[in-house]
Amino acid sequence: MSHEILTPTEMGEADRLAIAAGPFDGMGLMRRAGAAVAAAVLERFGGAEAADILCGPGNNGGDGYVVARLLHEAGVPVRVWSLGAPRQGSDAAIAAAECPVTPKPLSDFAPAPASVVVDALFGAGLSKALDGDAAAAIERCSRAGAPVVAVDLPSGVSGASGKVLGAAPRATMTVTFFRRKPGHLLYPGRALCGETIVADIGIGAAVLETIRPACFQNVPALWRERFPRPGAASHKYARGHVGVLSGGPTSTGAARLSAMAAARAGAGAVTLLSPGGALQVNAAHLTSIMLRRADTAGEIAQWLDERRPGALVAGPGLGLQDEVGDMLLSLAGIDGGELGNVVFDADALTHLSRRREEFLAAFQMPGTPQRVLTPHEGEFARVFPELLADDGLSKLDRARRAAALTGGTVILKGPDTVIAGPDGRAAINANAAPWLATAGSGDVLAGICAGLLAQGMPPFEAACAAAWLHGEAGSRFGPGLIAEDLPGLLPPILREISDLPEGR
Ligand SMILES: NC(=O)C1=CN([C@@H]2O[C@H](COP(=O)(O)OP(=O)(O)OC[C@H]3O[C@@H](n4cnc5c(N)ncnc54)[C@H](OP(=O)(O)O)[C@@H]3O)[C@@H](O)[C@H]2O)[C@@H](O)CC1
Ligand SMILES: [K+]
Repeated sequence: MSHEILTPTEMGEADRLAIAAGPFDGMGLMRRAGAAVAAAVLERFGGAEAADILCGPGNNGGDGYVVARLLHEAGVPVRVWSLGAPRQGSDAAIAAAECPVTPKPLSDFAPAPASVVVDALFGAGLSKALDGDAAAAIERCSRAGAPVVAVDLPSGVSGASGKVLGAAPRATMTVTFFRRKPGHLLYPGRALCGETIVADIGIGAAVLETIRPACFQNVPALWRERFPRPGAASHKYARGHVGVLSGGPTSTGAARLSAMAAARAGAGAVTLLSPGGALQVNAAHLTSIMLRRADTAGEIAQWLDERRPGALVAGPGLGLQDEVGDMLLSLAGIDGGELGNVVFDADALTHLSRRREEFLAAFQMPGTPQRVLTPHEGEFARVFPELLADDGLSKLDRARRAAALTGGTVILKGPDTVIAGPDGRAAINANAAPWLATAGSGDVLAGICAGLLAQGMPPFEAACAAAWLHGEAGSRFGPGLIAEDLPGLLPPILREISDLPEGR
């Protein structure tokens, strides 16, 4: 599967480069785009009594005129509804002239029973919120419950952000071209696309060498090469040592979930660092996980100095007391030789929001541990309120800005989790299941990530792999999932990753 994601601007560049390289000119690409949509309509909605094609004034509308001509030639009764004539001399104008069906004004459109609607109003060129005749047509479509096939994107969905500008139809199917756009994977756009088909319209993959996209769908092909594999001679510490900080006696479960997940993700050794008051309760629940008493920042530092672990999970169940904040701050600025990576999750993110400037200053010190931050939207809003308030930013933009600000990798969680690295790379996760929205699920994600980091996986790849594994485990289990189930679901998935064919 091709996993690059192109912004609408990058897609325009792909279009120009492909036309320059040949063999297809703009009209050739449009004919192939329209043919891909018509084929999908005939395959999925071959039984429809008629097709209503809604055509906008740009090239998205141009694709619509090609679809109308091809469906007409295939014997489907076709009606064309136009928002306005295409600009003279444009490819869309040629496509409209080649279409044997006379268009009627979009304002007269009413979906007929048993007909399929092809939405070709706007695609990559959406430049403002839908209103007037376009918004009214979409509203009539939604009320009638007609099946909609969207060309490129449901009109009104921003390809760059997945946001709805004004209005957008809920498509049954969306046919896009060459590569997915962020709007196909980010909500709410993702929910409005229905099934998304990526059609080959004759743009060669070679254009990507010039465009160098920095956003990807999170699939194993993105990180599999860096996925850790133990050598035959590995011993437990060589397979990576993870430390997990436990909270007090009444809040120990979260850290144990992280610890189990780190172990299942392949860390050879996992140590839970527990305050004295919580040792008994932790001991009663642990077998393969090691337990060490650590009541103070000094005792934690001493263990780090002795063991030099690859990764530490800091946050789940840790507590919001000021001294916990002091301890986390000292970890953020510790020598990276003593601690390779820190995963800041849960309560650590609240401390980060309270003392942001101090944490950011510590993060900027040279030689400190690499960091992965794992906020859900609520935590993100507390740590980066100015990014959330900026309406012009997509979820993708926000994660990237947060990564740049902290110099770390950010996993911005949700049904469309975005992973962003400080170098500008980003990935959008698409395999999460709704059952993952359950208490403790995030603690498991932090633990998987730490387990992979401790085995030497670089932070961006480890964060992507963790989000994917977590999503896959949740999807496979289905309803009834609780966080305790997740670590035990990992082994067969890990085995499959090693066996996967190239490119998946
Ligand atoms: N790139 C490729 O490789 C290929 C691309 N192809 C196809 O081209 C599509 C992109 O075409 P495109 O650039 O002409 O933009 P498109 O979406 O038709 O809209 C532009 C027009 O709509 C107008 N307009 C915008 N928003 C509006 C609103 N809310 N309300 C009212 N008007 C609004 C806008 O007006 P303006 O902003 O100029 O004022 C302009 O007139 C792409 O999605 C794909 O389907 C394929 O043919 C094959 C190869
Ligand atoms: K469209």
